[in-house]
Amino acid sequence: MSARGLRQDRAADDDRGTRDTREADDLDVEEVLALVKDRDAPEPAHPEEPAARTPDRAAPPAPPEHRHRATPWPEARTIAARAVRGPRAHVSVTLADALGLVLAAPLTALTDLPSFDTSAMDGWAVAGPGPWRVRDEGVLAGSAAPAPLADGEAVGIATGARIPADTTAVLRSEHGRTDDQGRLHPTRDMSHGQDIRSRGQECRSGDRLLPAGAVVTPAVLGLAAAAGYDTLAAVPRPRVEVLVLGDELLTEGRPHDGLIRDALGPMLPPWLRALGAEVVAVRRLGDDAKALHRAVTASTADLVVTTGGTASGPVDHVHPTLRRIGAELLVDGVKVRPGHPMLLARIGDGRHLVGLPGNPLAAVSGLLTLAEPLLRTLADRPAPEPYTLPLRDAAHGHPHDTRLVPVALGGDHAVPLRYNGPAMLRGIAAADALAVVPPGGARAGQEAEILDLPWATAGVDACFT
Ligand SMILES: Nc1nc2c(c(=O)[nH]1)N[C@H]1C(S)=C(S)[C@@H](COP(=O)(O)OP(=O)(O)OC[C@H]3O[C@@H](n4cnc5c(N)ncnc54)[C@H](O)[C@@H]3O)O[C@H]1N2
Ligand code: MOO
Repeated sequence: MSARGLRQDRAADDDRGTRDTREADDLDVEEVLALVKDRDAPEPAHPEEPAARTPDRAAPPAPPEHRHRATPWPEARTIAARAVRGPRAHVSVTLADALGLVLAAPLTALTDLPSFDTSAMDGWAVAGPGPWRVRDEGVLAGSAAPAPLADGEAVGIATGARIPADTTAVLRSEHGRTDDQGRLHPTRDMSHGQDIRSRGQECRSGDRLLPAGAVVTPAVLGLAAAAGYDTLAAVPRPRVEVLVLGDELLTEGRPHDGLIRDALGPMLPPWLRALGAEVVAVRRLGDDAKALHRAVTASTADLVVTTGGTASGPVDHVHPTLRRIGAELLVDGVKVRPGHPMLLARIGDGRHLVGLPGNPLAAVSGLLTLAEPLLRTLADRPAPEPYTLPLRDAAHGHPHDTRLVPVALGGDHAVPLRYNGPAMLRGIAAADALAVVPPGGARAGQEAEILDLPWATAGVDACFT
C-alpha cells in the first residue's frame, strides 16, 4: 500500500473520538462549560473564549484588548506577505547554489543553441544522393571541426557531433547498408536536412529564455548551463535564525521528570529550508530573558524565529523582549487554532521576528501563517495558486477562529486526520497538507482551502535545501 493509502487507512481505521485530540480552546461554549463542569478539561480554557471567563476554574482572563488585537487568519497572511518593503537585493550565485532561488534578471542565451550544426543521430553524415564512399575516420561528439564532405562522400558520425560542411543529411545507422566494395546505401528514403539539428534551432545568442522572477528549478539549472552560464543573478535565500526557548526541553533521550524532548529544534530548520530559507543558526536559550534579548539584538538574520514563550506565563519572555527593544508588532495573535498566540514583529533594518507558540502543532500553524508568506516575499517567490478540495469527513471548527487541520490527500478529496491537538504532531506527521476550516467548521463534502506541505507533492529531496 502506498504511504498515502496507508495514511488514509489509518485515518479511517482510527475510531477514537475527536474528544481526545481537542483541547479546551478548540471547543465551543457549551462544550467548554460541560468539560469544566465535569472537571475534565484537558487544558485551561483560553481566555479569548467567552466560556473561559465564566467558570471559576478557568485560567485568568487576558487583558480585554488582546481579543481586539488578534488578526483574522487571511489578513495575518497578507500582513506577513507585505511586511517586507522595497526591492530585494540581488546576488551572483553559482549554479550549484541557485536551486530554488528566483532569477533577479532575465535568463538571456549567451550562445546559439545548438551552438553548431549537430547530428541528431548515430550514423553517417552524407553529401548528395547515395551510394556514398565512406571516409575512414568518423566524427565524434566534441571532436574538432571535421573536413567538408565532397559530393558522394559519407563519414561516420555520432549523435551530438559537428556536422561537416556541405552535409545534406544524416543517415541513421539502422537505415544504411554497406556493400562488398564498402559503399554505403540508404535502405529507405531520406529527406534533405534529415536528422541535422541546425545551429540556433532552440535559440539565438541574446534570446530571452526566461523572465526575471522565474524560480530556479532543476530544469532551469540545466537550461542555464546549456546556455553558457556559470553563475546566475538571483534573489538571495532569506537568512533565518531559530531561537528555541524553554527550560523544560531535552535534546536527547526519553522525557523524564517533567522534562520533554525538543520537537521544534529538529523540525523547524529543514521545514524552513523547504520554504526557501537559509538557516544560519539554531540556538537553545532556555527561559532566559537576558539571553533572548542578547540573541535577538545580536542577530543579523533577515528573520528570527522564536519558539515558545509567546503567551503570558512567568517565563514567557518574547513580548517583554520585543517591548524592550522597541519592536513594532505587526501581528499580535491570530484568530486561528491552533497557534493563536503567534506574532510577527519588525525588529529593525528590514529585519523581522516571528514568534511561534511552543505547542508543536501551534508552531506549525505559525510557520505556515506568518513565516511562509514572509519568506516568500523575501525570496521574491510567487504565491502558490490557492486551491480547494472537498473534505471526506466533517471537520470540527472553532466558533470564531479559522482552524488548520492536518489532512491526507486522496486525489479528489481531503481526509481530516486525528491527533490534531495543539501539542500533537502525530496527525501532521501523517499528513500531506493542512485544510483551512472556517469558523463554525465544515460539513463532509464541503470544499476547504488546502495548504500543501512542501515535501508532500515532490518528496523531501525536492525541498530547496
Ligand atoms: N494564560 C494563557 N495561557 C496560555 C495561553 C493563553 O492565551 N493564555 N495560550 C495557550 C496556547 S493556545 C498556547 S499555544 C501556548 C503558547 O505558549 P508559549 O508560546 O508561551 O509556549 P510555552 O509556554 O513555552 O510552551 C507551550 C507548550 O509547548 C511545549 N513546548 C515548548 N517548546 C517546545 C519544543 N521546542 N518542543 C516541544 N514542546 C515544546 C511546552 O513544554 C508547553 O507544553 O500557551 C497556552 N497557554
Ligand atoms: O492551542 Mo494554542 O492554539 O496555539 O496551541
